[in-house]
Amino acid sequence: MLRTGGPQDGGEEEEEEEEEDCPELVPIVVQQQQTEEEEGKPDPCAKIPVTIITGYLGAGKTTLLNYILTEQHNKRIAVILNEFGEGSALEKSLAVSQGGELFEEWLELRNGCLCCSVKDNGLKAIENLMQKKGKFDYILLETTGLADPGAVASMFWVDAELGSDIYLDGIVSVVDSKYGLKHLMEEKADGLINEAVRQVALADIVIINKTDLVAEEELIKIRTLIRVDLSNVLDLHSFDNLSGISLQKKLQHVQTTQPHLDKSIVTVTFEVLGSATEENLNIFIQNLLWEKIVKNKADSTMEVIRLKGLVSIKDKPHQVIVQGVHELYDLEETPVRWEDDTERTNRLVLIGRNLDKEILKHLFIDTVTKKKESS
Ligand SMILES: Nc1nc2c(ncn2[C@@H]2O[C@H](COP(=O)(O)OP(=O)(O)OP(=O)(O)O)[C@@H](O)[C@H]2O)c(=O)[nH]1
Ligand SMILES: [Zn+2]
Repeated sequence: MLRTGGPQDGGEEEEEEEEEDCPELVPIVVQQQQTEEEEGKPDPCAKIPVTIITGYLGAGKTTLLNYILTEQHNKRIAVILNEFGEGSALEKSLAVSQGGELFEEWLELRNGCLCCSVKDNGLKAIENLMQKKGKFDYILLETTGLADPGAVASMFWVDAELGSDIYLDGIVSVVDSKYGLKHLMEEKADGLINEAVRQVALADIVIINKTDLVAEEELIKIRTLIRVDLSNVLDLHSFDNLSGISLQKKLQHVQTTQPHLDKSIVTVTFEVLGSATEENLNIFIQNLLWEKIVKNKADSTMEVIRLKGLVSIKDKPHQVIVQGVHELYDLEETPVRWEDDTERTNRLVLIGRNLDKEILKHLFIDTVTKKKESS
């Protein structure tokens, strides 16, 4: 709708941004180059590096991941998605795509990447991956948008003490140019941490994404804020050499100062069989994201931060993906065909505040399915 083009377009933009913006943001480029040199020398006994890709809901983590997978043809990369439990089935099918195709769990990708998506915490998945160690030489771990990357990262230094074969190479944080400021500035209720701030504070590299959506002034604001966060919160780079000890210090500091996560953000998933007309689907989404007229039982407006869906549009042979971040959304046709009409269905995941599953599902049926029948 508001934006056309596949994940690769986004990825290319991201790389340009990284080249243009990141050197100014974080003095980490040198370390990144060292890492790349190290990786250039193949070593059968080498430990497997893990890069954590973090960033707030919808910031562009999966887009970056897909870009790396598409570009790195000479490396076999394992991908771990640390996604939300409830929406996991849908998350999985939406999460990793390559060359426009969607991949599910444990599939060998065409360029040799191995994709493992897990709904529960990463440790088990990593153990599973370890058994297949010979099959890949890099692990990318995408956290959920609400993750505390510190908690995810800490499992690597705990493991390192036990003589693990994997080590944490770094934390990359993706920030949305359009909504990042809002997320970073958000005042949380007493004692709650701001996940977006934490994600930036723990990052070794920050990628400012979606620069196409904002004017230069806005970009300057977000850059400045990120610099402030990086320098204020933790003194990160005064002892940042990616060694286990410095990371451990960072994490201890963060964990003792800010223990709570925001529980007011919930995930709702539902499925409705059949097909939608594009028009009615747009009405449903716009009432929710633009008009903000959808309320819960307590008469509070439902606030959608992230919307993802796999839907069936009437008369379209292919499955359509819905992607939304705050009020921006688009519908994108996938190359995957519906095999036959009986399997046509609409699966939606919404993440935000005051969301009520029953109300949303019924509204979807009323707006999208019923209107379709009468038209
Ligand atoms: N305009 C624009 N849109 C982008 C860019 N990068 C990503 N997007 C879009 O932003 C939306 C979210 O991207 P994802 O990569 O799925 O974000 P994510 O961080 O993995 O999302 P979650 O895992 O749900 O938190 C998608 O609709 C992308 O197409 C960009 O550079 N410009
Ligand atoms: Zn993602």
